[in-house]
Amino acid sequence: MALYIKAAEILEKAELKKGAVKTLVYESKFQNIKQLFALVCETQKYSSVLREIIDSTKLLKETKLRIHLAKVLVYDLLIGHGVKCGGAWKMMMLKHRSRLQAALARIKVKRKVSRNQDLLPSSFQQTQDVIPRYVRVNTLKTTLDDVIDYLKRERFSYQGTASRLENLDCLSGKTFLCDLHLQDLLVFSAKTDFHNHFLYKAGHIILQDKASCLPAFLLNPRVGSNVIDACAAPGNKTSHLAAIMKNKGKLFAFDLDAKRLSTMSTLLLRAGVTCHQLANQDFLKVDPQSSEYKEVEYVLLDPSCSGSGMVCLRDEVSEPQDDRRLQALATFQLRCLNHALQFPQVQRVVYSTCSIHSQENEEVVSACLQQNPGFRLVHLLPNWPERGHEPFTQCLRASTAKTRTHGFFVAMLERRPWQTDEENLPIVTTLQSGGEEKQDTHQSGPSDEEQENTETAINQLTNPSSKKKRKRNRKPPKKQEP
Ligand SMILES: C[S@@+](CC[C@H](N)C(=O)[O-])C[C@H]1O[C@@H](n2cnc3c(N)ncnc32)[C@H](O)[C@@H]1O
Repeated sequence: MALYIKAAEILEKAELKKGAVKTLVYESKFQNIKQLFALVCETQKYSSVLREIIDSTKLLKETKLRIHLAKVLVYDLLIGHGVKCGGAWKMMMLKHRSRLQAALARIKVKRKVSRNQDLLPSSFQQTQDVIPRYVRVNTLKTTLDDVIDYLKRERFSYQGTASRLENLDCLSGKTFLCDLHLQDLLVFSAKTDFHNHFLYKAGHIILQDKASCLPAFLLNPRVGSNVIDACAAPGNKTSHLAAIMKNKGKLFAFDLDAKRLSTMSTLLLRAGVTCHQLANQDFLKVDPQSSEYKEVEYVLLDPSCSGSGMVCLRDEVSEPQDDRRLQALATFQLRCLNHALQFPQVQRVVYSTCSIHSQENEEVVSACLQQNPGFRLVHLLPNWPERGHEPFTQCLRASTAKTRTHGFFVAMLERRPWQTDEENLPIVTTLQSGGEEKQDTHQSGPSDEEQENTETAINQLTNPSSKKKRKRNRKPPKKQEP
């Protein structure tokens, strides 16, 4: 019930231009921001159709509901997931359901369309159609082949592995593909809904946007290693990390929000994750020197961000961004990234956001590299079509237009091999310290020239008069196995 009340409040304020939906949702302090956000955005998109349905059925007069609450409830009843709250409202909506359904059907006949989404203004239709439904196979519970076989038995039609991005645009009905970049990721047409499917309910598949699968895939922690997921809830990336680690090793997951963490705990249980240790803790207060984390080699940092890459916000993106909010987020993100690099054995840190703003992306990475000369960027997925803004082309960006995903940014920092002026120590491969050796097939290290270009560009950005100068790591080298 609280969800609908909050959604109606925000919808009203947004329509009265009292603020952007995104800001209003964040300020609401509602526990499940994502759910609230999705409900408000979707209701707003269908606003004119909902008004038509409500007017033609005289729903306000019959129920004494206020218009914004009525819109939210009618949206969820007819187009969304069905009214979930119990009690009086559900009863009331069910009582009027057939009249409301008939009104919706009449509008479709009048406009000569068969699907709900065809009723949306054309700008929304385009956005909706270009992001396919991505399904990550949870290899802790099943295999890619088993999922494909299961789906084929349900008359889904498997088309093999995509070879070009455009293949994804041709998906329709029950056809599906394997993704062209990420293993264990299946791609279906945008309209495919798995929320009630057995494989989803049993935790065999995870519904996760492709861009959001990049951080764990790129971090690629060694089986048996110690890993931190710094801002983890609701845990899609945590379960992905656990799958890559084959549930071996230790996965420390932190989040400030107790409610999100409790949802996460349920989701991890469903996904069969066992190598994790959840803590309702501020990551910035986690002590890197604690003996508990002395073997941590990998950190995944996916901190709170503006969310401007989420497609549902596209109408918001055109609105001027609140610069102070972005600055506050960037300051927090940089503190988290700097903190992640303090763990004594950390070799790789993946930093990601679902923001399209360079303040939260390249600028955070740039400041961090300035402050931590012992780390450098890793050149990620050479074949990925969208790169970080110059000069941070080692990083990845994602967008609906170029990658058929939500807007996203990923950077990976790695510890530099120790070098001193005094000793000419051999460069060590950072990820082979014991345990099983792993091939990194999906990324290649940056050339020295590329690395140097970035450093020069950073120096020039922050100090235009600086000369091209390669920083040296002055810390005494730690002895490592060759
Ligand atoms: C973008 S979401 C993380 C999504 C998550 N990585 C996933 O894939 O499911 C950011 C999370 O950071 C948490 N958070 C914000 N500040 C934090 C802090 N100082 N320490 C730990 N978690 C924090 C928020 O509660 C939120 O759950």
